[in-house]
Amino acid sequence: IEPISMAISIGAASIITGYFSYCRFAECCPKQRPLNATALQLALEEKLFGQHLAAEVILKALTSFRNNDRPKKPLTLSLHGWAGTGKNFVSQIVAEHLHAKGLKSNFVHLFVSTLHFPHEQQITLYQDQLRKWIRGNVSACASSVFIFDEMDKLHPGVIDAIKPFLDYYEQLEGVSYGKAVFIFLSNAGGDLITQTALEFWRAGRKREDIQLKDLEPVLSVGVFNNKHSGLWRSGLIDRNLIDYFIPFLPLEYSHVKMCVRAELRARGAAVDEDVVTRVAEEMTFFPKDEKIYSDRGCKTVQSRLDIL
Ligand SMILES: Nc1ncnc2c1ncn2[C@@H]1O[C@H](COP(=O)(O)OP(=O)(O)OP(=O)(O)O)[C@@H](O)[C@H]1O
Repeated sequence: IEPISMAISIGAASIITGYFSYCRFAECCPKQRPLNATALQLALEEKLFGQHLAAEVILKALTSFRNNDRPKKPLTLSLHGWAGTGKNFVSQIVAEHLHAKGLKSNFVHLFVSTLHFPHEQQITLYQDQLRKWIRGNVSACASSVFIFDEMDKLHPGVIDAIKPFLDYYEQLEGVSYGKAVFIFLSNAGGDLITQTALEFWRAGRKREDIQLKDLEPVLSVGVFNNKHSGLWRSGLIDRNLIDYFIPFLPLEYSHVKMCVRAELRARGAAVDEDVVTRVAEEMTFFPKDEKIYSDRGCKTVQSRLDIL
């Protein structure tokens, strides 16, 4: 080997070694970290209760997105459903499977409408900041994940600021957004989802028989026409830039019990069925007559366990 090529090889090797040892201590943006679809599937099956549609769509969407080396646009998921049905919980699972540090990763960004965009008079400022923040972060790490919680409390129009980033452009001002993931969380559409779930229940049909096609079209139209959805008349829907509208079904008594058991296990406590029943019976269920669905899903399970 000639001395020059030898020097180049040694140089390259030390850069690679240096990079990997640096990445052992500091978080590096994963260039081509493949998605462990089996682990994601297992996590969804074991941890997420009563959401067969969400589990199926999320797994499919992420697997096909990450199997594609050159996605034409970022992945955009819009999660809808009643409070406490698992939207934030699932986002956390997804984040952990895309970046090892999950929500704590420098490449996962959580926006909460009432915290980050509270004032209606400052929409233009928020739009500007949002564009800068996203452009900066995607430039630093192409596979950045952005989660927008409380979309239903976001002032109309704010989100349209990021429309160009979600569109089919290979590059915009030198930045390519195709590998980023955007997740929108919203209570909007919860009533439509409950209505469909109730219709199935009243007709004696199984909850698991509800299919995406029973809900997705109603959801996208419902959200588009709802002034308090954050996506009211949004160009994101108009231009078909949301890849999946994902319904979260209202949780039943049996699911609440599953949440209590999971919480007990997470605390390292024994699963006492008397405790499980007592917590589940403390929750309130609707509609008034049938009392099928928990009005806060599993949201207050932890606090109810604390005071038991
Ligand atoms: N389907 C579910 N399966 C398992 N655990 C759940 C589920 N739904 C909720 N939980 C539990 O309840 C907690 C609260 O749920 P989560 O924050 O995900 O609700 P959400 O749908 O985001 O509600 P909100 O719309 O009010 O923000 C979760 O951290 C989790 O422990």
